Amino acid sequence: MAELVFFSGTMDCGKSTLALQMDHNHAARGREGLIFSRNDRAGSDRISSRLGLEALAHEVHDQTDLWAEVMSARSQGRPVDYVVCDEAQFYSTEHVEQLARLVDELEIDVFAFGITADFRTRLFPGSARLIELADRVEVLQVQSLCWCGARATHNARTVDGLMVVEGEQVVVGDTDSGAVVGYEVLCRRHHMRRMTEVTARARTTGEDSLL
Ligand SMILES: Nc1ncnc2c1ncn2[C@@H]1O[C@H](COP(=O)(O)OP(=O)(O)O)[C@@H](O)[C@H]1O
Ligand SMILES: Cc1cn([C@H]2C[C@H](O)[C@@H](COP(=O)(O)O)O2)c(=O)[nH]c1=O
Repeated sequence: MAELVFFSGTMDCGKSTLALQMDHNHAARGREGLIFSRNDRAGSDRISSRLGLEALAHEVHDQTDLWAEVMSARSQGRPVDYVVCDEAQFYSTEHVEQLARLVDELEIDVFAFGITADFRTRLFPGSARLIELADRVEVLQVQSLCWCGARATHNARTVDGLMVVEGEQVVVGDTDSGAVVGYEVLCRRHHMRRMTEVTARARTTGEDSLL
């Protein structure tokens, strides 16, 4: 029986790596898949992992109809046994409903990967709909860690290392890019206290005045 599975976790916990591994393993057994992504950090039409793996993907746009994409591939003689969807937090609720329909009406396995919540701890629309509709939600086994060593459960947006709580929900970025605006994964305790690595270091070195 086909399934809609949502593999979820914080940023930097290995979701894109797993997406590429799942595609590889299914393809190695002769199954045919389609790969989709949206707003990957490395650019359009691809899935990239921090381990260096990268693959071509169909870019999802607001107007993309995932049901129609699969029907179109099939009408061109290309079987589709499974679909991999990365950065699924950025998909719309309609996209997720199209994915559920692929599972239920065409018996296609759908493996979706994404973060659940934004920098304000609010669910992304795509992730919320996936949690509502998925047959299974899987939390990745590899844990990303807060600077304190505890399991990271939340994503913080940072400007010059300091956590911010205002801004657009979608700002494509990385956890370790050196860019002014970036992201840091934190445990809930430190997310609630807005305590990033930079903030914590300043506190221990008595440089609180910098904060
Ligand atoms: N140099 C490295 N050596 C070993 N593992 C690494 C290295 N760089 C990144 N990783 C692994 O890759 C993970 C991030 O993978 P990625 O698929 O890009 O994450 P996500 O898609 O969840 O943001 C990290 O949690 C870490 O386990
Ligand atoms: C928390 C948060 C993240 N994003 C963006 C930043 C990245 O481009 C992706 C997550 O990618 P990853 O492969 O899981 O690291 O999401 C955002 O736009 N808004 C946010 O609040």
